[in-house]
Amino acid sequence: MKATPCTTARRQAELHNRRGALRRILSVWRPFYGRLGFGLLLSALALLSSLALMWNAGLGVSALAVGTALALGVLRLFAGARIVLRYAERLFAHDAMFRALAALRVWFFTHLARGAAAGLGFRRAGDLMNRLVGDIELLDNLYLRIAVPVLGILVSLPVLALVAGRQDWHLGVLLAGLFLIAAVLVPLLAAQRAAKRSGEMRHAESSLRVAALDLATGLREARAFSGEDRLAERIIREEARLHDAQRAQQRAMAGAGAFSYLSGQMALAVILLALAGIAGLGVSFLSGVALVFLTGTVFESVATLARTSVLAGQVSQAAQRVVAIADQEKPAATGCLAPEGGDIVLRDVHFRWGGSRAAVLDGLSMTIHAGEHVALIGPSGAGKSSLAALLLKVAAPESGQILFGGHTLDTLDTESLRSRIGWLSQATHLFADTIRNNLLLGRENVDDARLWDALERAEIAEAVQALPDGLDSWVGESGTRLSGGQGRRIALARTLLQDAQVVVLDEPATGLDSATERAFLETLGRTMKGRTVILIAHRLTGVEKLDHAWRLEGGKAHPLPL
Ligand SMILES: Nc1ncnc2c1ncn2[C@@H]1O[C@H](COP(=O)(O)OP(=O)(O)OP(=O)(O)O)[C@@H](O)[C@H]1O
Repeated sequence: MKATPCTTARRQAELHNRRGALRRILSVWRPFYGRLGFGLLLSALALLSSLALMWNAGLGVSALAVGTALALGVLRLFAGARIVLRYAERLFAHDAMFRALAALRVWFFTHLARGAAAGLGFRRAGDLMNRLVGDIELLDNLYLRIAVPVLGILVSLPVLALVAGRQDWHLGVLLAGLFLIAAVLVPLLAAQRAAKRSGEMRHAESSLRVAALDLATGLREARAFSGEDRLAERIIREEARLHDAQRAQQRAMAGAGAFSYLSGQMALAVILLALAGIAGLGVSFLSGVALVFLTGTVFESVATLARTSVLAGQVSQAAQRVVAIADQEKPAATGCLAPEGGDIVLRDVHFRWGGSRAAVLDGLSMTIHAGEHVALIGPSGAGKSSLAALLLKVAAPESGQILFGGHTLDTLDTESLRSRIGWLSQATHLFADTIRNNLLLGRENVDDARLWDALERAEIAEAVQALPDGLDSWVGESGTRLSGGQGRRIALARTLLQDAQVVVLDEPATGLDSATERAFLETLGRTMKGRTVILIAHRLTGVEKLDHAWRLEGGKAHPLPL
């Protein structure tokens, strides 16, 4: 297909994005440059001693053949150096890479937590798993399976060209040319062929993970509705798609491996021709045999380069997907810290999730004064949670203004804004940890009295006291050791503990029985006095003590009489 100016521009933009993503990943690894560089140096030295060993072994064998003495000392020296350097290289390079990967995971989590505010705007857990597990693991190849082999080419090529060139420069050029074909041209062509299938493969991998996760998390429902077979079929279908894509890729790599092998054999044939004095090439017997040993070793390492090249394409795509998370968080235009509290004003706000989707907010205006307790009521899908996402800067409006304490949100530092706004999402998550750690979520210097106070306000203190380990009770994976309502109240206590001046509670009564719900809503007015409370709900119970309420409908806020 002929490249049009448009496709060329698109390819260039894609290349630019990939390079940008790789640079970003490399910048996360900056603290480890010293270790990673040292690992590369050891790898180059280990390869050099390997080549020296093979060259000298070749010389030794040919010396034996003509009945002269074998220089065992040199052989022992290079053999010993090769073992020690290989061991040291494995130790240092892998250690450096594990450290770098750990830093990358922490970096990814930090950006994920900030950018996606624990779930809002990032709904596909399977996709997230894919990025977290598959993509980050792929990035581990960047060093061990890409940088190290590329360095190998850079070391081997001049050694081969110089050593052969010293015998006969024609021989040097021929061997270097064959090496370049096997180590660069063939792997690049293989990568180009595989790249066509690579996107398909990643997509199939992601879909398979989503399908498997769906079945694992929804097994109870699947059983209850006898839907296991249908869900399992979906997994089998996705697996077959992945298998097809993998097979096509393996075929491309096997073909490339065969071509590389052929190039190596041709290089050996060229040396044999030179030894026989055919084709105008000349080499002495001693050096010719040594060159066979050296060339054999150099071309052996080339066999895996097709895989390296294919991996390079996958790694750059993985880098793009991982970095895309960090880019979800748009840094504030200024570093202006959010005020402690203040009025929240929305003026003619228009918003949609993604360009092609329907508008969620369509000219919404409302003012919530500091310290007021208000409610946003509306049917499912009206945009209540989307409004919370806008306040937390998880998403940005298309047009219109949102002000907090007189500042538009886009001028406020995101992190400081989120520390001022406590938020209880609709789908809260409890971590597989103790109740205490679930309440603290990494915060320090919070005494037990404050934890109990928050639990009290969330109407769950009594139940926690009744547990044998109290605050140190283990909640299980996703809070499975607690009932749904108990888990929800622990999450509520976590929000109340934040001591933010503004609290957004998205359906706080989900999972609570009606008596507990009423008790919570009644005490909310008292315990949150002086703070702004935005209550998001489908309906009002009548016990809430509110200053204002709005009904969200048609993308606008309509005041409700209280
Ligand atoms: N993270 C998201 N990504 C894409 N679309 C979203 C996202 N969150 C919400 N939407 C879409 O925006 C619209 C409004 O959803 P939102 O969750 O804000 O409604 P809601 O009023 O809170 O509904 P409910 O009462 O059911 O929670 C829906 O059409 C929904 O599909």
